[in-house]
Amino acid sequence: MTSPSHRFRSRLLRRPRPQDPKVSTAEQELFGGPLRYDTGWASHQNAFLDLSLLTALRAMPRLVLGTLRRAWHADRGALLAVGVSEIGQGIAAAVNLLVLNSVMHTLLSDGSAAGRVRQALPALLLGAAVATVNALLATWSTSGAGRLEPLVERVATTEYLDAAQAVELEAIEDPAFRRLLDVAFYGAASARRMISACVAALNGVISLVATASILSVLHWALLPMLLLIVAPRGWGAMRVAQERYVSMLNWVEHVRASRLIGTLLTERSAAQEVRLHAVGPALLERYRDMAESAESEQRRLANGKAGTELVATALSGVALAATYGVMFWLITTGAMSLAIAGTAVVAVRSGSASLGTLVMNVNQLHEESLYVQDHERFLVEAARRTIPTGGAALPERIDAVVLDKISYRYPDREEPALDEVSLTVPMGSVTAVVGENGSGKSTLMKIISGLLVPHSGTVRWGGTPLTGLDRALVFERVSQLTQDFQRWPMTAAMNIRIGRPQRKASAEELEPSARYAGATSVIARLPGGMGTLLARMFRGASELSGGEWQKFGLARTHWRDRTGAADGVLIVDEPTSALDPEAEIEAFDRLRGLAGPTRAVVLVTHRMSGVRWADTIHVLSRGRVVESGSHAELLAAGGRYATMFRTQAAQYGHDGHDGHDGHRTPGSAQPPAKA
Ligand SMILES: Nc1ncnc2c1ncn2[C@@H]1O[C@H](COP(=O)(O)OP(=O)(O)OP(=O)(O)O)[C@@H](O)[C@H]1O
Repeated sequence: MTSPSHRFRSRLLRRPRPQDPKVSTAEQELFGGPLRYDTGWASHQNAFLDLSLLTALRAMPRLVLGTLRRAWHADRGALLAVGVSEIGQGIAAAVNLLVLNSVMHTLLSDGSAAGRVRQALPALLLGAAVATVNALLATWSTSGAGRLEPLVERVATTEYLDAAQAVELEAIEDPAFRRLLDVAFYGAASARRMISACVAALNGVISLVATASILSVLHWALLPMLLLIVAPRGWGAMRVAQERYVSMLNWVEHVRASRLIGTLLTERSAAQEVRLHAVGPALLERYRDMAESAESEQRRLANGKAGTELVATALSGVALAATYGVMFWLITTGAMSLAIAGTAVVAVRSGSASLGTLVMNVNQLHEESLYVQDHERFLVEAARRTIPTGGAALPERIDAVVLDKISYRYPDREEPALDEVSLTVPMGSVTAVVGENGSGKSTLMKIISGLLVPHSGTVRWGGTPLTGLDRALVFERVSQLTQDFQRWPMTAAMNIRIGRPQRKASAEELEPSARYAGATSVIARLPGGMGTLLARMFRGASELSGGEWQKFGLARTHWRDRTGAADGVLIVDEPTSALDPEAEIEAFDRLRGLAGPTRAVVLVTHRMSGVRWADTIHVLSRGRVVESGSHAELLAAGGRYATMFRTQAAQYGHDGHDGHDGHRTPGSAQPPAKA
């Protein structure tokens, strides 16, 4: 059954919403439809979006306490300073009203004007002293809050980044989780702003309590009137904040897409096509189109805000007029003296001003808390999807990694990427995996490395199921070089060392890995050698060609592999796609050479010449293993592998016979050379 809050939520988030502007042509053309928020992650258990006013207000203390907890951990001295000075300012406001009341009584009493002013002088001096203390307290509070704000933002950002880097790869590849990751990004800055909003709200509450208690002493009827004046403004502010928040959710993907177009227009990788294919003007036109559709949403929000504020101000004005009417009636009937009425007018004015400010601050708190709530929701969801820690340790020596009928389906796909795949990766051997595009090779590598956990079937490391093992220790045993390896915008040395970042290493220590990957000559040409920064975005940095980068990738994998002591698996997925033929032959030779008694090499490649020396070759097709065996066996079987091999060999003008008979297809490698 749907709960009322869920119905409310669906009402706010159904798509498309009636007030949504028309889908722009650009959105339709570039992205295939409207980029609007859908409930995705919001419908998860423990991760629902609820925007009803009451629920929002109910959640606020928890979120405020969360922010205060962060502030307490960050700098408790500053937090205490802020708290004490704000309470002090509230007390000062109350004392000021009492002083005013006493001055009014004195000035409106009998006697000469000069005498009355003289009599009021001590109270006036007290008022001046209180105002000075108040100003000093305000300065103290501002400096404390200024210290706290960046600290709180840092704590919240660290929590966010820490949670993001620890989740399963599956979560990162899940579009719903990615959206939550995007939305929650704003939470840290909101946590920072919540500090000043909390301070201002605390100040407002204290001075309001002071004013309200004095008003109720003056006359009981004044307090409810004060609340009536401010209630409409509170309602208006909350309504505007919620509208803005819902709009932000609805438009988050649209904003991201617009930003993406901007990035594509300026990015180096797209620069050539942008110019040659005249993509620039075409994208710019789409960018304008999307910006216009976003602007119409901003206009809608602005109109809504103006309307709401008009209604709120009118209602508040009516309540103020009624309050003055009541006071007039009380004075004419003799129920209230003129001195009390004078103080009451000032108190009502300052009370409604501070209540108005309080409402604005609570509203800001509310708005920020919505973003902080996303941050918290993300932390909860990320914790649910974090790679489990703990579990059994792996023995140092293992015989093989065994996959038993494993299946895996990507979250947004109907078809499984892998379907009941069984294979063994024995230590000391080279296992190759080949197959057409999209047959599941890369997915299989992620399963072997433990980055993805199969939905059914078992992965065993040395006989122990992966699920019972400490995954961090499994990762420790894996070295990987994939086709989309990271080009770290750091120094050349760091690009190798980052294969095992915790381990310190000098340039000399990294040298063997650079040599192994054929990167020595590349490094020699760099202006600062190993210390050269490889990131064009920074001044003075150098850039590498695709093949040169791949050599760094290989060097990094070698460094990681060389520094791992226990039995492990080396996964190489299309490691040579950017290498020239000579470098490719060398790379395959060297990779094979890495297989030793303590290493299993798993190789994925479309270069058939690179797999022929593998001990076992598995052919994947549509997520299933359709053939397995040695090169000679598979060629003799005359199946899919034989066809693939012969087709590629024919391109080089070779007869396609087994290279073991002395013929070598171009690009094929010599028997293994040990590293
Ligand atoms: N992150 C992802 N989300 C959804 N589907 C994915 C994702 N990655 C891969 N797929 C799909 O899973 C299937 C297997 O993809 P995979 O990348 O494992 O194939 P592959 O054999 O390595 O392909 P290629 O030879 O082109 O590199 C494909 O249908 C692909 O579209």
